[in-house]
Amino acid sequence: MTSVRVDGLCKVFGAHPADALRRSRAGVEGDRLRAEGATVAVLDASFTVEPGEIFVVMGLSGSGKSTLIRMLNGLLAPTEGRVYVDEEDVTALTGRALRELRQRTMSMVFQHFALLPHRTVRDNVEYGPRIQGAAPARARERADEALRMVGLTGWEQRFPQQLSGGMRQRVGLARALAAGTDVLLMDEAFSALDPLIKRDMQDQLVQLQAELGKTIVFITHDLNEAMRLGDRIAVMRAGRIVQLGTASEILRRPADSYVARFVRDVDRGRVLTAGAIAERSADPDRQAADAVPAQTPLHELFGRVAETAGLPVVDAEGRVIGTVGPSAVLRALGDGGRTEAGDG
Ligand SMILES: Nc1ncnc2c1ncn2[C@@H]1O[C@H](COP(=O)(O)OP(=O)(O)OP(=O)(O)O)[C@@H](O)[C@H]1O
Repeated sequence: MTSVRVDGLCKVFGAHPADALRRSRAGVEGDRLRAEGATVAVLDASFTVEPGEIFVVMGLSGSGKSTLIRMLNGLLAPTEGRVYVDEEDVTALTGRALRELRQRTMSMVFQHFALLPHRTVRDNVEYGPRIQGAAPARARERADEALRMVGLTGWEQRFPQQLSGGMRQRVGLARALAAGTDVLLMDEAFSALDPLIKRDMQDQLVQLQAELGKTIVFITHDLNEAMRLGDRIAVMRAGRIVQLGTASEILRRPADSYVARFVRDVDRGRVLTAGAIAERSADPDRQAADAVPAQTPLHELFGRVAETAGLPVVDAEGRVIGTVGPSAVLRALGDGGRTEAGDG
């Protein structure tokens, strides 16, 4: 199980990067720096992606997401700051050591699949194990197992152009899984897909993750996707991480009016859970015959809470952690727009 730690990461494109960083920190606007020839794409990013976590980086186009993820596996060198994979300093690696990191530790899944068009599905997926030095029979076994996991058994001999977009992205995912790396970097991996297919892929990723427990960094500009997938979400704006928290924390306490505007259209009943809004129970020993699990989304409770003064909410071990009644549900559904900074 692998963690990814980012410490004070910065990237400036263009002229006089150190000077641009200093001025950016002093509050000089990005537009002005850009006019002078420097783009501060990522500024002072620090966070740790825990082993087995889906960590989502969310932000509008140009906010710095791709630049950030490309620094994680050394595709881009930071202007300042460090990236550690477990204890290894990725920013100090070069050449062969960096290639090995990408082959053995971190795979990337791209928005436009990046499949080899003249190779079969199986050949595309075998590629990772082969360059890691696996024997042909073993590489094929790993490829076929990965294709099974993503539901593509029977499609091994097809070519990418014979598949739909959703299926191509499954091949992209299978390729990353066959490589057997602990860390997956997913850059807008589902953004090119139709909404229903996208939804299927999200569900599949969550299911696979429950089985495999990878460490996943997932980039998206879609807040609903971020909230569906992310154990935690980093919201980026103009190169900075403006908020880092769980979906529920971001929904209930947006850090500023920018984040509050983003969360306004989120379906709170599907994101917030019973556990997130449970009020501490006066009677924690109460028998929980009619209890609801903490992970239950609020929209599944509407009918039930209407009939009660309060339902007990239980954690994964069955312990009562609080109660949820009609007033708590209504408050949670209605408190959009309130911000941590009080500026919304
Ligand atoms: N190679 C480069 N040279 C100069 N500027 C760049 C380069 N790559 C990115 N930028 C700039 O850095 C900023 C952040 O870009 P980045 O691609 O990381 O954002 P993003 O959030 O991933 O956006 P998108 O979703 O559109 O890819 C943008 O202003 C972009 O124009």
